[in-house]
Amino acid sequence: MADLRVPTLRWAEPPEGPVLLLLDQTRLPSEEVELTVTDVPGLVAAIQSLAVRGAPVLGVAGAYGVALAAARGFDVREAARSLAEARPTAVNLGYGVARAVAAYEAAGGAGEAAAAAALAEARALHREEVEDSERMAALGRGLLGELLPGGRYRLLTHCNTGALVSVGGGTAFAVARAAHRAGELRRLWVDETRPLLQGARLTAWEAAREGMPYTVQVDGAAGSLFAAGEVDAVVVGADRIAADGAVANKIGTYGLAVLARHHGVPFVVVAPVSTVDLGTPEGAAIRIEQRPGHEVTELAPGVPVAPVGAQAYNPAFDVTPPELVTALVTERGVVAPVDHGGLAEVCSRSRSYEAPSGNGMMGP
Ligand SMILES: CSC[C@H]1O[C@H](OP(=O)(O)O)[C@H](O)[C@@H]1O
Repeated sequence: MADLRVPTLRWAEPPEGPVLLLLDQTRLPSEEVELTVTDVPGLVAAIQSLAVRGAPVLGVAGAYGVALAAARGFDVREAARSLAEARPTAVNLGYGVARAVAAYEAAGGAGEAAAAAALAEARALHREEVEDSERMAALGRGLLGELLPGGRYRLLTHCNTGALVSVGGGTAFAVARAAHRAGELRRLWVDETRPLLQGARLTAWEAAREGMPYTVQVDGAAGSLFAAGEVDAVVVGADRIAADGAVANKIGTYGLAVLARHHGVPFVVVAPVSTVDLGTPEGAAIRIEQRPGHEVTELAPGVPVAPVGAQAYNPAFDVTPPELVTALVTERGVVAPVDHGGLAEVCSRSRSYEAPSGNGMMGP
């Protein structure tokens, strides 16, 4: 569990009415500013600007967004629609919204009781996220111990997958943090992750707070690190995992998977089962969020790096095929390889599932 001074996200009930408080991730690492969100348009804007970001915490934010709409008397169904559409790739957002709406409807679909039910479901999801982070960290560390006996390994990670994408410790970064705390992390290579620099700004900030041995590099330097034998494993998160095991994650992840395969390095994805979308049959069916071109052509508003009018290609995510994934670490066990039907099985396990000794590798 990571102890952020300002929590990633929290619900509060001041006299003037319920609010959602968010650590504004666009201001990190230089400022820790807490945003106060009082309505759904405000939350949608925070999600779309990546003030709050990362699949698991988007699910929790979406659920609290429904609770906020219900508590403040807004149209809950309209709120659910606008929240679920705020970012199309991260499946957890729609999942969290759907859970809160289902609780709201089951409690009558109107009035205080229904609003209380939506809030209770958001709080339940919040607690689950904290628990899931801890389980994934332990199972992921166990897997790395099996894959890389002897410990003291060098991990490469992409984007940010720590406490900032969770209300707990996070996903892939939580595994690296657990390894560090156990004295098993020799180096964490941190891809800066253009264009929004989640790695250089956020992962580096989390690693520094934790006292981890980390190094930031431009995304394009990853290949030379593999070639130099400096990477023992890649650990990344996910935004949506299709039924065939294809993984949508931050743009640049697919290239790392190809490099890892070429260099015989394990490529490990860490994500809760809530990020698995068995309703999406394959990676090609995952809708990839296309973001504004100015994020590529400008370093900051009004600070161009490309000629004015330059065209830009700016997908927020790419898709890694299942055959390039060494293992998927979930809070209910490890699936390896992901394309042998183990995905549906691990999703069917109860939350209380205890992996067998070791890390519960599914195996072929
Ligand atoms: C485990 S969720 C973190 C996941 O979310 C990031 O995307 P974004 O920063 O656009 O929300 C990235 O894909 C991370 O792997």
